[in-house]
Amino acid sequence: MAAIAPQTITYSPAYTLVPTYECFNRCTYCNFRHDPGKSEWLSIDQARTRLRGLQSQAVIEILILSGEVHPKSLRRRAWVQRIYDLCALALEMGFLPHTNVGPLSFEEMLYLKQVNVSMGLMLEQLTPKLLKTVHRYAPSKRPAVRLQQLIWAGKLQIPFTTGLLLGIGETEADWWQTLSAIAHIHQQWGHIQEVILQPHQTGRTQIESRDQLSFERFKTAILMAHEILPPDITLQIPPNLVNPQAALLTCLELGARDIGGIGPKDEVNPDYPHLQQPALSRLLAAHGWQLKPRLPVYPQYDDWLSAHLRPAINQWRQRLTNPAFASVSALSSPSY
Ligand SMILES: O=c1nc2n(C[C@H](O)[C@H](O)[C@H](O)CO)c3cc(O)ccc3cc-2c(=O)[nH]1
Ligand SMILES: C[C@H]1O[C@@H](n2cnc3c(N)ncnc32)[C@H](O)[C@@H]1O
Ligand code: MET
Ligand code: SF4
Repeated sequence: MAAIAPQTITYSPAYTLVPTYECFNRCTYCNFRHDPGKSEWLSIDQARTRLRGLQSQAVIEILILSGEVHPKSLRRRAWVQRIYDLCALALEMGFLPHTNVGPLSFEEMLYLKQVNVSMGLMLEQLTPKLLKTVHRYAPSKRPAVRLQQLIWAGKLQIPFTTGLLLGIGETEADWWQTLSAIAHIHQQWGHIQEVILQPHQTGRTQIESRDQLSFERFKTAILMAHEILPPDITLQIPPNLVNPQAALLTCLELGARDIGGIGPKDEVNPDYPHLQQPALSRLLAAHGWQLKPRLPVYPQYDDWLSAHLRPAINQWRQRLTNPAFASVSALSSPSY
């Protein structure tokens, strides 16, 4: 009897740099933000030291994840410049940057496109009722502002990651609306490479606690996303937020095909450490799934990126297809 080939599940070997934790929004579920002016920005020298330590390790993506400086603040230009400089440094040191720093103007997106292989912004939920609850102090979470980002990313041909934040006071009908909007925008521009289903998790420093999404409801969300989203969008789930670990396998059976960035620290949910790649590979392999590393840009979008980004991407693609690197174990496991 012929052996059944294992199905592939992908992940991005990633490390997160945080330009600043300061944020002018106060989402009530956030465990990341600091008050404006109370947190040092990450300097280029500090970033260089950290990235140098990663060069011999299995890290491909540098996720630039940030708290936000108000669009009208006099410090906004410096903040965007710092993000640009961090991306340029990561590229120069052989990594592939992916920026997710909240809503940007069209010009800011165009500027950052030059130094990113893909970008992202969670749509979270379209329903305006959350502006009266978890987002009452978060102007960046206005649904129209976030929808506009997805449209601009399409117009600018930026390979894009978006997603839903689940369990923040929305209904299943709200999920349907949000997923349909993503599918609709993708139909027009074809730029959404992946959609994250991110269950809200309570952490230690958020200003308002709330019930966590039950696994039953999470399964419903995965099934719904699988039904609504076109097959060329990969469904991503964060493995550290799905408990117990056996539940991760159920998510894969329901259609999730990617487990996102795996690195030493989940900056958004620091209270939920990631299983590292070897343990995840073993867990999946025991149930017939093969875990494979991928780049933060999916291959169908390589042509959209400017010529100076291509050599680094081609090099990484070659490293991943080279038989010596084809198995995950051939990449040295990060010890950070
Ligand atoms: O480690 C994390 N990575 C997050 N990532 C990164 C993601 O796991 C990977 O970097 C992408 O899959 C790159 O293709 C995000 C990226 C986005 O564009 C939007 C939201 C997120 C959210 C998280 C997150 O909560 N934790
Ligand atoms: C990077 C993304 O992380 C999400 N995010 C912010 N706080 C939490 C939390 N406590 N649990 C899960 N996801 C969260 C937001 O949707 C943001 O856009
Ligand atoms: N501030 C951005 C957002 O909420 C990204 C980081 S959130 C921890 O979309
Ligand atoms: S979730 Fe993002 S926008 Fe909201 S407070 Fe936290 S850092 Fe700021």
